[in-house]
Amino acid sequence: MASKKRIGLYFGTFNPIHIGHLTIANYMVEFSDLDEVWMVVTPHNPHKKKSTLLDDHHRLAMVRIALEDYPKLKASNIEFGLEQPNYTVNTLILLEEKHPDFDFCLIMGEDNLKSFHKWKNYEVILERYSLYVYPRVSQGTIETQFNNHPHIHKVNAPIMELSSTFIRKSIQEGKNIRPMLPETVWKYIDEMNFYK
Ligand SMILES: Nc1ncnc2c1ncn2[C@@H]1O[C@H](COP(=O)(O)OP(=O)(O)OP(=O)(O)O)[C@@H](O)[C@H]1O
Ligand SMILES: O=C(O)c1ccc[n+]([C@@H]2O[C@H](COP(=O)([O-])O)[C@@H](O)[C@H]2O)c1
Repeated sequence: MASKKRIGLYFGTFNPIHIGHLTIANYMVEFSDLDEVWMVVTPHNPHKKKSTLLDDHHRLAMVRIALEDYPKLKASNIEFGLEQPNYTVNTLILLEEKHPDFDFCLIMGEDNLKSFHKWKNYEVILERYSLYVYPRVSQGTIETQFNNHPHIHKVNAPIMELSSTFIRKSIQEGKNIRPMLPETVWKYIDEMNFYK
């Protein structure tokens, strides 16, 4: 029997997607055992305020155009029809139902691993899925329960310290941050006058 396709799930608000996200997604698919990475656009992260968010469909549209030239990277809107705020454990159940032929794992930065114990049913997630964790400069410490865990795999991806918050703030201040975004995403934001 052929082995199942291995999919890395990279969850995010992507408000907007930037070259930090794209670099990580591409690194994961090229330098690990993953066949594809799906960038799952989250309508409402349970730990974030929704007020500063651009409409879900615009965030998805930007992820789609950013990934156009990367056949192993896909945009997913699986969370759009789900109850909000979006708890990842619920999304995983739906993904398993819809795609029994795929083998899923999660991609996250070290910053997210530091707060992973606050996620809904994180023990269940960790029992069933591997986490591919990449380095990220951040405050706080990783809980000892996650040290040397057999389902947590450190991936030595390059560190690119920029954030969507920084990009939104800079656009609002009239700064040119064009190189920090995929070119098509920059054009989309510019034409739509977003974040001004
Ligand atoms: N520069 C970066 N390098 C690597 N990972 C990143 C980077 N920026 C964000 N991430 C990670 O990508 C995922 C989705 O990120 P998210 O959409 O929250 O972006 P963000 O830039 O952190 O957004 P915001 O500044 O609006 O909080 C998260 O796991 C986050 O830790
Ligand atoms: O399931 C949870 O309890 C949960 C709590 C916080 C965050 N998440 C997921 O983690 C993703 C990335 O988180 P963040 O904080 O880096 O935007 C976010 O898009 C959510 O899908 C999930």
